[in-house]
Amino acid sequence: MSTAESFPPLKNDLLLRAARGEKVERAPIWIMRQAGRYLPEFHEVRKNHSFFEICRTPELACELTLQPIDRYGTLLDGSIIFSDILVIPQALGLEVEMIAGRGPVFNDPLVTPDDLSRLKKDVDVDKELGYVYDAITLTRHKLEGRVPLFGFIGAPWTLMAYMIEGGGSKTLSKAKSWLWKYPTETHGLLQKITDVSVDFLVGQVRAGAQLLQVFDSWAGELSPYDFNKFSLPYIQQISTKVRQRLAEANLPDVPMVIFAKGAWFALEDLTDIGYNVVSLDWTIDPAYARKVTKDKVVLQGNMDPSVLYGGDEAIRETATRMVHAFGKDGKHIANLGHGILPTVDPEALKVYLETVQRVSAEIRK
Ligand SMILES: Cc1c2[nH]c(c1CCC(=O)O)Cc1[nH]c(c(CCC(=O)O)c1C)Cc1[nH]c(c(CCC(=O)O)c1C)Cc1[nH]c(c(CCC(=O)O)c1C)C2
Repeated sequence: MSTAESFPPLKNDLLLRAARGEKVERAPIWIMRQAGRYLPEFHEVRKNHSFFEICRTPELACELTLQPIDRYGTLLDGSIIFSDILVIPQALGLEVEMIAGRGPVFNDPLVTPDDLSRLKKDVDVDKELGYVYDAITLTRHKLEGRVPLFGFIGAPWTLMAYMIEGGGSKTLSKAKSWLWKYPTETHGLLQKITDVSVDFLVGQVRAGAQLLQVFDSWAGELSPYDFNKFSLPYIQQISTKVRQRLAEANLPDVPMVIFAKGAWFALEDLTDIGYNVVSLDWTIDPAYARKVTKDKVVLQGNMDPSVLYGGDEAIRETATRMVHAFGKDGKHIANLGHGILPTVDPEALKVYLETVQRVSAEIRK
């Protein structure tokens, strides 16, 4: 495997500097789910391969990671490895397929704690998910230092929810019933996912990931009380243990981002659990977030992804307002408030990227 020393030098380190809280000349920008379904070049590749076949083929995962970077050039300041949060449930032994028009489907989801015996006892993460590491290492080379590369995972609560619901769900009622019916087994499952996640994130950094993001996409489905019990302790463990393990292995202490979608109530707690960056969805006002987080973390986000359907004028106006609201003193990484939606026109995204870069540079002059 390549060592960090042998990667091409980074030409645009704006995202890394901003994530560490340094004062930078303009807000860097990248987009959650930037490699994927809204791009025609993605569908060209996808029509010949299943989704997880792409994830498991480093050349294809690399090609898709680079697609938005090739298309938008210097308008993007970061990249994220093409993969999915559901590779961890797969590594734990569950079968997941990606069905067109439906999203992920588990063939045999967890129904009661008896089903936990179907999960692998000792997961050799490096063996099971080595294909993600290979994709990261290859991509670091092919990026040629244009922008830094994110590795990522899904947070334990979000993954547990998928493993029980068996796919997307409106209410999460099956997964939530575990919290109260089987609290001991729930904590056991969350701990198991956490342990695998720590190994996996460390492996991603060893392979070349320069930042890490934890997606707790379903955080906002929990009450504040249940979030504090079933999500927060595990995402905190992840940042603490990953940093310990990186230090022990002499690996770089990479910036970590937490995105707990919908968890506006947790904003203050999220500033104290070892992440450099807190990613905001669009329901949180940037000035409010700045006040609550007391400038302890960098903020990421947060335009409503649906504004990209609103026409160029609305995009420019909303993006300008957002950049001003995060303020000219920095500590902002621009993004959307959640992933870009599959039917967005790629040209609309370009208007957003251009506006953010231009306005953010202007106000910091
Ligand atoms: C970071 C990432 C993810 N998925 C993909 C990426 C890499 C691409 C990128 O972001 O650039 C590819 C990625 N993942 C998927 C696709 C489309 C697959 C296809 O049909 O071709 C792509 C390109 C499939 C997928 N995978 C998932 C869904 C959502 C299902 C639901 O509503 O519950 C879906 C539809 C699960 C998933 N996957 C992911 C999340 C966290 C972010 C979020 O909240 O959006 C989640 C919840 C994360």
